[in-house]
Amino acid sequence: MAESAEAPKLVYLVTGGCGFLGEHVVRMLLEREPRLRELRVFDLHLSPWLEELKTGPVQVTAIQGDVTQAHEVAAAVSGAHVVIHTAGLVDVFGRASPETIHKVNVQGTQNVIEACVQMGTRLLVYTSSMEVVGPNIKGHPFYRGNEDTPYEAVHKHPYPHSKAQAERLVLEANGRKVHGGLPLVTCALRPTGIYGEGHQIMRDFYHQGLRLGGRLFRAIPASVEHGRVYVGNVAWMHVLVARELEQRAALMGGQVYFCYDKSPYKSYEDFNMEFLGPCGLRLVGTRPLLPYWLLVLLAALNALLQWLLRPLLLYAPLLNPYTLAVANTTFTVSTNKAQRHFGYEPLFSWEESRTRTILWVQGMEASAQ
Ligand SMILES: NC(=O)C1=CN([C@@H]2O[C@H](COP(=O)(O)OP(=O)(O)OC[C@H]3O[C@@H](n4cnc5c(N)ncnc54)[C@H](O)[C@@H]3O)[C@@H](O)[C@H]2O)C=CC1
Ligand SMILES: C[C@H](CCCC(C)(C)O)[C@H]1CC[C@H]2[C@@H]3[C@H](O)CC4=CC(=O)CC[C@]4(C)[C@H]3CC[C@]12C
Repeated sequence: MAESAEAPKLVYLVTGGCGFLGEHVVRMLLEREPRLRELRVFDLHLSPWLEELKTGPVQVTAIQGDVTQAHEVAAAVSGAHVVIHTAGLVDVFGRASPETIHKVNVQGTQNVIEACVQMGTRLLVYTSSMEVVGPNIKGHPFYRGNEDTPYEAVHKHPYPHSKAQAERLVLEANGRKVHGGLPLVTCALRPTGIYGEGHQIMRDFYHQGLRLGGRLFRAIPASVEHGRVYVGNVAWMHVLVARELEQRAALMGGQVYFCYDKSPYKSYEDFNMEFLGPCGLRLVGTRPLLPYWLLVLLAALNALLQWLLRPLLLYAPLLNPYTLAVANTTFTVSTNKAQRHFGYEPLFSWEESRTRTILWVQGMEASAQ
């Protein structure tokens, strides 16, 4: 019998469902998962747009909660068939303390795993990150690598460190017996730099460009390639993984998958110009305007200022030693593992991803006028 002809019966829980990626996962599930009966959206901060989703045929349940609180997570997981755990503290700018990052990303993930075990939920999809692999602190390039490419992953920064620890917990939990005796099936998705509608850093660059008279200044050589993937395709991968995980548990359980699509390989700045260019911004310079040693110095100065000012105010600029190292190290993926294991093909072509993102930036432009 065709799947769509069956009465919808599944309950999904999306943690971090009001975040940049989470919102796309939530909307994608509602559009493309016909077996969905109830969708629970769990987040520290609930967004107003959730209200409009409540009028559709699927029951959308908004749950304000904190992944660091085990009892709140357990209550949200109770009765769910699938958990998509995207909630996380994404901070490479020193806004939060290392302890807080650990608590949300590692302890929060442990709470999700324990809740699945306790409540008998069998399917868990975790949003990991390319950052669990690299770039490493030695600046080694990862050029068109795949899930099996050897790479010396060395984590000093709290964010990638926490993502790597959390990913390990999720993968190690694969096969654990959940309440009722059946095995838990888990896997982890590793997006590269996500872009698309709602991307905060793109927003920041756009406004910075406007403040600078329609210009941005090249800081990173155009030859440094940075992996990027469209948010709609990352969301689609989550939906597909969640759908296929039970049937293909032996193949997919305990596996990691990079998130990829047909977005071109470019430097971080050149890639952003694909969207900011049509919105009137210009990237000045074919080569970096400042020598690299000066950027390193400025990044170190920012780190020092952040530390000195911490008792008084939060100083968290985009440039710091870590972000500079990431932006200045080639990290791109080339893989078809998701296609081989669960039939993933990008839902959005590069042209469509680009157009959608441009329209979103132009929308910001219009609303600012
Ligand atoms: N943005 C990117 O380029 C990439 C993001 N990721 C991962 O994707 C996931 C989603 O990231 P984004 O959507 O970019 O970030 P985001 O900050 O937009 O979304 C994260 C969501 O988690 C929620 N959250 C944070 N702490 C929470 C807590 N204690 N309890 C409950 N909810 C909490 C936030 O309120 C937010 O809605 C994260 O796990 C991140 O590590 C992975 C690779 C790249
Ligand atoms: C902010 C950086 C670009 C500014 C560079 C400067 C100051 C020289 O102009 C961003 C460059 C690369 C980004 C990171 C990358 O896309 C990988 C990521 C994965 C995640 O899981 C979270 C986000 C991020 C760490 C992302 C953060 C911003 C950059 C460092």
